[in-house]
Amino acid sequence: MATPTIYVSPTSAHISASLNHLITRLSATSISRSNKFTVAISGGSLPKILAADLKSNTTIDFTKWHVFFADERVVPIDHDDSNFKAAKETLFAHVPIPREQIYTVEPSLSHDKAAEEYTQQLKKVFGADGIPQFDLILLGMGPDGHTCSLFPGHPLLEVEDRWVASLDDSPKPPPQRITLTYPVVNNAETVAFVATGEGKAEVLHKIFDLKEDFPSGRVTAKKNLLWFVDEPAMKGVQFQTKSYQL
Ligand SMILES: O=C1O[C@H](COP(=O)(O)O)[C@@H](O)[C@H](O)[C@H]1O
Repeated sequence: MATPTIYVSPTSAHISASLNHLITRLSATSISRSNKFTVAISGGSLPKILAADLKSNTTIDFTKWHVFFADERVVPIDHDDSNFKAAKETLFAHVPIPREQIYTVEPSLSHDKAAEEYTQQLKKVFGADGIPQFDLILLGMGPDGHTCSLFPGHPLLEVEDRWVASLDDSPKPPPQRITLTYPVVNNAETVAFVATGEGKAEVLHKIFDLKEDFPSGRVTAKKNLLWFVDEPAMKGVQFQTKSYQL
């Protein structure tokens, strides 16, 4: 189990540069090892920060990418609440990831059936035996400490028997969502969180300094557990940090 490394950047623009650098390296390593790069991405503030530099990176072989969503809202894929829509506008529209290698949730299904169907899509890429091991999962964190659609105090925090779970009572709208579960998230080779802005400072202090239990703090990774945060998000946080070396 990896211990967290927190990289503090002065601004979110610096985080975009660090992510671009990290992903260039991870993508090349995975493609040379297995001829593909498997990544799960989140919604919220992440896609814009992720894409800022990555969208014009011509050194990455995006044709080898397989992209899932760490969580998704069960809404049409052109809906403003869709995490796919946010990622499409910021990143997918600019890089040559084959559309059939971007795995979207089926919005015509009920939320529980959509989770089952998304599990089948995972099986097609990772096989049916053993828990999927993503090369990289990119996560955000809400001010309440949630990550993916794993919210504080929610029963889904305890799910161990499914790769993908559904909920229809998300405290943050929209209510119907699907989410990867901890067995999958914590099996990733690398997990990278992105948290920016003063609104994240209190929960970061509680997770890292006070060791309080929040969904984001339960995330581990097989090899690398990285946090990319900006200075406002670290206001008042004492935990030891580093600067990411480009
Ligand atoms: O609802 C969600 O929120 C989290 C955090 O979003 P942020 O805007 O505070 O970064 C996000 O990671 C998740 O994918 C999304 O569905």
